[in-house]
Amino acid sequence: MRAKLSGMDVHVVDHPLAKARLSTMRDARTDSAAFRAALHELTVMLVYEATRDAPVRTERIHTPVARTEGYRLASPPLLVPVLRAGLGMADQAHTLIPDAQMGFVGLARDEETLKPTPYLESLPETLADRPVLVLDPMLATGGSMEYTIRLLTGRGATDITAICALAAPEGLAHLEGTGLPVRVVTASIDERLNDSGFIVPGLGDAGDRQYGAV
Ligand SMILES: O=P(O)(O)OC[C@H]1O[C@H](OP(=O)(O)OP(=O)(O)O)[C@H](O)[C@@H]1O
Ligand SMILES: O=c1cc[nH]c(=O)[nH]1
Ligand SMILES: [Mg+2]
Repeated sequence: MRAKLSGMDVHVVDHPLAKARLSTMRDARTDSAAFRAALHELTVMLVYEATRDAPVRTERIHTPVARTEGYRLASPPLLVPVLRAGLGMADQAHTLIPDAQMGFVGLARDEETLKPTPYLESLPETLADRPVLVLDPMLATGGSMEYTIRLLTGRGATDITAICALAAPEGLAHLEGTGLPVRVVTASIDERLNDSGFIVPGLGDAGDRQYGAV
């Protein structure tokens, strides 16, 4: 399902298999190992959909039987997991796109102010003409995603896709209001944020559920 929030494309992957993985992640009884496995599998589906319209280049290849046309991504994207929680999406995205390069951003949201505190930035110097896939399971207030996208646009990126397991309407509206060049691919737009800035119904803290509370 595609939605257009005035200037921003939002693609909700509401496939039954995606919903099943997301339900496993939402369930409070799911342990860490099963949560990570469900996020891995959901990531494959989200990246698959996010790259559906990616430009391809053709090349002549030989099968054991005949010559035919082969296809490769014309421009493999830069993958950018947002630590910690986005790390749980990095390997699966890389498996789907083995020739992608990977950059890293580390952010921790201040639980009082809900603003992101950066602690890591490892990105190529210039990103002009390179598609970028940002990997973060949670888009809540949108502050962490806005911070990440500003890092990327500061290096020249103009083709940016945010891949999130869940998005809150408030975070999508915030991102849309920034006017930044981003589209969002997610498995669900949830109901709202609660007073603590958590997505409702959500799944809790995606970093803690994968790696333990800090
Ligand atoms: O949209 P926002 O309100 O900015 O919230 C979303 C951010 O919160 C989570 O990270 P968190 O800060 O909990 O760090 P963690 O991944 O280390 O747990 C999540 O992975 C996002 O990066
Ligand atoms: O619900 C939320 C909101 C922000 N970050 C999370 O991990 N979960
Ligand atoms: Mg967290």
